[in-house]
Parts: sequence; C-alpha cells; structure tokens
Amino acid sequence: MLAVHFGAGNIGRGFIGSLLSQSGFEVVFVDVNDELVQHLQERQQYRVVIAGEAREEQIIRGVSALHSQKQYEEVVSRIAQADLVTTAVGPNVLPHIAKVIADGLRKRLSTTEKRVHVIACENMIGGSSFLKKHVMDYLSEEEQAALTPFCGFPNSAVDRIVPNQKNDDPLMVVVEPFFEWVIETKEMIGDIPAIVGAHFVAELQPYIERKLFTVNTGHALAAYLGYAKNYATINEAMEDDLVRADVTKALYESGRVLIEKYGWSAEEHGAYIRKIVQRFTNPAMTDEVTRVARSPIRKLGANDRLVSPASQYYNLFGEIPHRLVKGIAALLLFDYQEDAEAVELQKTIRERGIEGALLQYAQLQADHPLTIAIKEQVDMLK
Ligand SMILES: NC(=O)c1ccc[n+]([C@@H]2O[C@H](COP(=O)([O-])OP(=O)(O)OC[C@H]3O[C@@H](n4cnc5c(N)ncnc54)[C@H](O)[C@@H]3O)[C@@H](O)[C@H]2O)c1
Ligand SMILES: O=P(O)(O)OC[C@@H](O)[C@@H](O)[C@H](O)[C@H](O)CO
Repeated sequence: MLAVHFGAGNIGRGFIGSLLSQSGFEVVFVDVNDELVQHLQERQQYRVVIAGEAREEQIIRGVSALHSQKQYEEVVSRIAQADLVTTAVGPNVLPHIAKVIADGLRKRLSTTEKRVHVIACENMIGGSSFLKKHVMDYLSEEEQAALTPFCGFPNSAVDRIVPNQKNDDPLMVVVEPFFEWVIETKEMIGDIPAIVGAHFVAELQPYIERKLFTVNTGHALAAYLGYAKNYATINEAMEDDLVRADVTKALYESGRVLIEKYGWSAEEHGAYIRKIVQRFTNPAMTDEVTRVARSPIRKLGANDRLVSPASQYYNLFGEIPHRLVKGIAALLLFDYQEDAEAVELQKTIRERGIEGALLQYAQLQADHPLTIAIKEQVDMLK
C-alpha cells in the first residue's frame, strides 16, 4: 500500500506519516523544504518521541521524500500509483498543491483502475472538499466524470499537539501521547482504508466542530491572551490563573453550543474539556504561543475556532459569549512582527479600524452585538 503525504512538517511526520507507516503503508512525503526532503531521502526513517511520563520512542521506517516542485514528474507518478493521498500543509497551501494532485489523478486514468482516497488533514471544516474543488478546477469535465468512480475526497479531523521542533536531529519529532484522526466515510469509494487507530464515522460535522471549537478554541485563547501577557509558551500562559479561567470558561461557552447542536452529553463533554486543559499543560512539551497564534487572519474567519462558536452561541441563545469575545479581542491585538498575517491584520486595523477588520475577515457587521462587545473588550485589553 502506497501513501503520498504532502507536508513533512510537525503533524506530517509526527502524526499522519507515522500512523500510516505503522499501518503498513510505504509513505512518500512531498515537501518544499530542501533540507527535510534530503534527510528523508538519505535516511528513509526518523524518530518520534512521545512526550509522556516515559518518553517512549518510535522509529518510523519505510519512508522517503520528494520535492514537490523540483521532482514534479516523480510526484505525479507516485500519485498515479498511490492508494492514499494525504495532506498536512496548512489550509492556505491547499490551492498550491492542487495542480500536482490533478496531474497525478489524470495520469491514473490511463494507467490504473485502482481506487484512491485524497484526505486533507488540516484544521479546517471541509478541508478535503475544499481541496477537491481546487483539484477539479485543473481537470476537464470528461476527466472529472471518469475519475468519479475511482477517487474519493473524504473529510477528516486530526488532533495531536505537535509543537515546533528544536532538536539536533532535524527529522526527530516530539509529540504528545494523545491522538485522534476521525475520517468521514460518506465520500469514500470502495473499501475503508486500513489505517490503524483512525476512527471512521458516517457524519464528520459533530466531530470536526467538537475538535476545532474545543481544542483549537481553547488553544487560541491561551495563545492570544498569553501573548498579550508576554508569556512565551502555552504552559506559561496556562499557569496564569486568569488565563486558565478564561480558557476554561470559553470552552464551556463553545461547549454549550456543541451540546445543544449535537446532543453530546454534558458530562462527557465536561470530561473532554478537562482532558484538553490537561493536554495544554503537559510539562513534557514546550509549545510556543506564537505557533499556536499563527495566521490570525485565518483564525478570525467566520467558520473558524473563535468567530463561529461565538456567532452560533449568540444565534442560539441570544446572549454574548464573553470569554469567546475576549479571545477574539486578544487575537485582534496580536502584533507579532514575524507573522505575515499578524502584520497584515494590524495594517487593516490601522486603516479601517476594528469594525473594518471584523467585517473584512469575520463577516461581522459593524452594528452586530458581537462586534460591539469585541470592540469594548479590545479597549479593555489595550
Ligand atoms: N502541529 C499541530 O499540533 C497540528 C495538529 C493538528 C492539525 N494541524 C494542522 O496540520 C497542518 C500542518 O501543520 P504543521 O503544524 O504540521 O505545520 P508545519 O509548518 O510544521 O508543516 C507544514 C509543512 O508543509 C510544507 N509545505 C509548505 N508548502 C508546501 C507545498 N507547496 N508542497 C508541499 N509541502 C509544503 C512545509 O515545508 C512544512 O514542512 C495545518 O493545517 C495545521 O492546522 C497541526
Ligand atoms: O494549526 P493551527 O494554526 O490551525 O492551530 C494551532 C494549534 O492550535 C494546532 O496546531 C493544535 O496544536 C492542533 O490542532 C492540536 O490538534
């Protein structure tokens, strides 16, 4: 079984690649980072360290790598042979890998009738559907129709905290013990892929919203409030009682929406929240607030981790979710100069004000009660 995985970064090596390799797939990573590609080509294996009490180590074997631009034709050939194509490149990069995937799928039409699944493993709702749309833009109507019985794009939700790595070994990756990969069966063609440890569900929406609006919502609050208080890591931010209380209260706000919408039991969801807060305080890992806060424009999106649960809360209950609002306000103050989106966001705020930025990136109108509450919070946090 062959898997072609785009993105040999933190989650690519630390989660998706390692799980696929352990499930018996030969894994070909595709990346644009020359150093990573070269090391993977030379060594064909790497180390994953599980940051728990025991610091267990796993050697991930049977892997190789290709450069997505310099070895374009080889990538196309490997996609033409693959049983599975996965991605962990970041939502903004998906449109940029669509062409090579389309070329690989086109090549399959004349070479094989084997089925293939393309699964985006990104923190976004409908990641594989989004990728599919971009891939299809490169294919003719005839090619799209011919591929339909042989190629599926199931959506998925991935959860494992993998911080930025600072190890002497450039391939080694330190990960948290917890992991969850939920894959929707609805868009699957033929057999369910044999991925050990993955959880297959008929409907992904409850799972992706639970993950994005709990793990990533809480993480975002810890990061943006932590940054505002000059903390460097998520652990440091969570040691601050006020930040921890805001994170936890925000999770009960988004939790109220999730319980109302999907009928999760309040008890079960409370346990899910407690587990997540515990994961944010794992003493065996160092996760920088600037990694978790990265790409604030993406995170301010109407369907993303802060604005979506806040809007849903307001629409369902007619009340302001004050802690989610505080998280959005803290995001708007994230002015980290090394983050291109933070720089752009601050420029927009200078030119168009908080209301202008909320309208442009979060589709929140100036007279919306959430906009008014966010603006008040920004003034309080400043
Ligand atoms: N790190 C985590 O804790 C975590 C957990 C769950 C989900 N995710 C999601 O996984 C995705 C990747 O996150 P990450 O933390 O691994 O980021 P990362 O920056 O460590 O890895 C991304 C990799 O993609 C590569 N890349 C960029 N452009 C490319 C291209 N055109 N072709 C091929 N490769 C390309 C980069 O070189 C990099 O190696 C994001 O969507 C993120 O939200 C991350
Ligand atoms: O990857 P992002 O930028 O969408 O979000 C940053 C973190 O919250 C994220 O990477 C988490 O560590 C991860 O989603 C945990 O499963």
